[in-house]
Order: sequence, then structure tokens, then C-alpha cells
Amino acid sequence: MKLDSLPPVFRDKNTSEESIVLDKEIEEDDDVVIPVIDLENPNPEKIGGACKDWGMFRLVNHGVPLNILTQLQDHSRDLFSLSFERKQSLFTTPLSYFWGTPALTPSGTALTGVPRNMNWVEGLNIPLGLLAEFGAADNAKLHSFRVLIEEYGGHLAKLASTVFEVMAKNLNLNPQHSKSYLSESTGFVRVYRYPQCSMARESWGMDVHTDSSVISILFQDQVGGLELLKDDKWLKVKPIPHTLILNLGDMMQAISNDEYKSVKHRVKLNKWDERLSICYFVFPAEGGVIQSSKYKPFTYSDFQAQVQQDIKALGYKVGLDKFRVG
Ligand SMILES: O=C(O)CCC(=O)C(=O)O
Ligand SMILES: [Fe+2]
Repeated sequence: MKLDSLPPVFRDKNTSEESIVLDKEIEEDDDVVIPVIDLENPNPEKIGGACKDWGMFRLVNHGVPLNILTQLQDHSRDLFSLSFERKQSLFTTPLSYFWGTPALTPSGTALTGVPRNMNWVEGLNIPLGLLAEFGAADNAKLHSFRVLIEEYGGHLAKLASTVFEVMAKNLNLNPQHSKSYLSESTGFVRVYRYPQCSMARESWGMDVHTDSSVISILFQDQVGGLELLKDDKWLKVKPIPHTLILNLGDMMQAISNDEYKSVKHRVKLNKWDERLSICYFVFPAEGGVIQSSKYKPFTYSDFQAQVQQDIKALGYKVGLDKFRVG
């Protein structure tokens, strides 16, 4: 890892490779087996059960070509290895480059508020609906990244709607409403690098949170660190090559009237390796009102505005509780 590629605030906690190796401990293994959904032959009952009991499951036979996954990883690593200053100047609107927090304003800059612990992460935010504005013709690296992201985004949008259709049927959603509950044009991709950190026990890659999305789909490398909360226990989500992890966000919990869970999750750091993950998020259509008996009618924009206000004022997201009836 090149030290000058890190945001300056992350540099002092990254000691040399040698001292890190001496420090190596064996961590106990408490991996769990989260439900596996085979998309070649999706079983609606199994999907329903996984949504209710876990809020997170693994996708296999998902149809995203392996070469796209590996190329995207390679390209992302290459971009993150650029110097911090270069990344700041290269990733301009509609892309954005952020670090220290995953909470962004709608335009993609890091949201600052009441100071909280720094999240040990840097990332690129890529709104798929604005890819046409992302010219990048004068930069070969960015251009091929854009082409890949476009292809990846197309696959993930299809994947998300396939799974959403099964959920909508399972929940007997009104087809008129459910059309606006998932809108491809709202999708964005986040690419994260979690630098190795010598104080991995004291810092977080990403603090405990739920996603605000309808559906999030994650592609992680082999380093591991993602954990989910189930029955008050933190469980590791083991990296398995070529599989994707789908989790439900707050919008899906509201749409399902709390039948499905927006799962709490977090990312632990690693002392020895940096970690790369690529996440896709998709939301309801602009102006689409979420109707359910447990929540006041609200749009995703209402929700997002409330989240931004809470992060600024309190330092954290309150989330769905702000919209609950009674
Ligand atoms: O990097 C990961 O594994 C998880 C990222 C995440 O939870 C998020 O972006 O909401
Ligand atoms: Fe998340």
C-alpha cells in the first residue's frame, strides 16, 4: 500500500508491514452461514424466509459475468492507489471521492455534523443515472472504469428488480404502488477501500448502521470484515468468491410494513490487509409515496432529508423511527 494514496488522517495509524506481521494473531472463527439464494432457480418461500429472519442473504448463479467482477475490482484498486491529491482532483461531479464517513449529501460530498468517530474508509460515489455526464474521454483509466460501471450497473439493476418482484409478490403488494417502489434510475454504486489499520480493534471501517435503500447488493473481496446483527449477536459474513450479498434497507422494511428487516450491519478493519468492496444501492422513484399502516406516508426524499438533518444535529441517523405512526 502506498502511503501517499491514503487521506492524510489515515497515515499515522498505518505502521510498516514488518511490525504488523509480528503482531499477527489468530482470530476465532465465528462465521455463519447466511441463507443462500440460487437465482437460476429462485425459491420464493426461501427468499421470503430470508427477508423476514435475516434481512440479508447470499446470491449464487446471479448471472453477473465473473470477468466484470474481477475487472471492476482491479480497476478500483488501481484508482485507489493514486495519490490522495490526484484522487481529489480526478473524481469530480457526477463522481465524488470521500473519506472518513459513508454519509454523503445528495450531491455526493461527505456530510459533516456533530463529530463522531472517524470511519476508516475512503470511497467513490457513482450515481448511475448521471453516467452520461461522466465524460472522462481525456482519461483512459476513468473511461474504462466508466464503461465497466455502466455494464455492472445494468446487471445489478436487473438483479435487484428480479428479487424485488419476488418480494412484492410474497407481500401481496398493490402492483400500482409497487411500480414506484424500485426505480432503476436512482441506483448508485459505491466503491470502498478500507485501509489496513494497526489499531483495528479501536476503529471501525463502517459503524453500525442500516442502509436507507430498498435493496443493497454487495460484492466483497476475500479479506472479510462485514458483520450483521442477528438475534443480538454479531455474525461474520464470510467472503465466498463470486457470490454477492443482498441486504434489505429501510425503504424495504417500510414497504413490507415491518415484515422484512432492514438489517443492522458494520465493517471491521483488518490489521494486515486493506479491503475492497463494491456496493450497489437502489431506491424508490422520485416522489413515490410509501404506503403502509405502520408509517406515515412518506417519500424517499422526505426520509433522506430527515436523515441528513439528524446526522447534522445528533451525529447519527435515527431512521425509520422518525416516520412511525403513534
Ligand atoms: O463494505 C461493506 O462491506 C459494507 C458497506 C456498507 O454497509 C454500506 O455502504 O452501507
Ligand atoms: Fe450498509
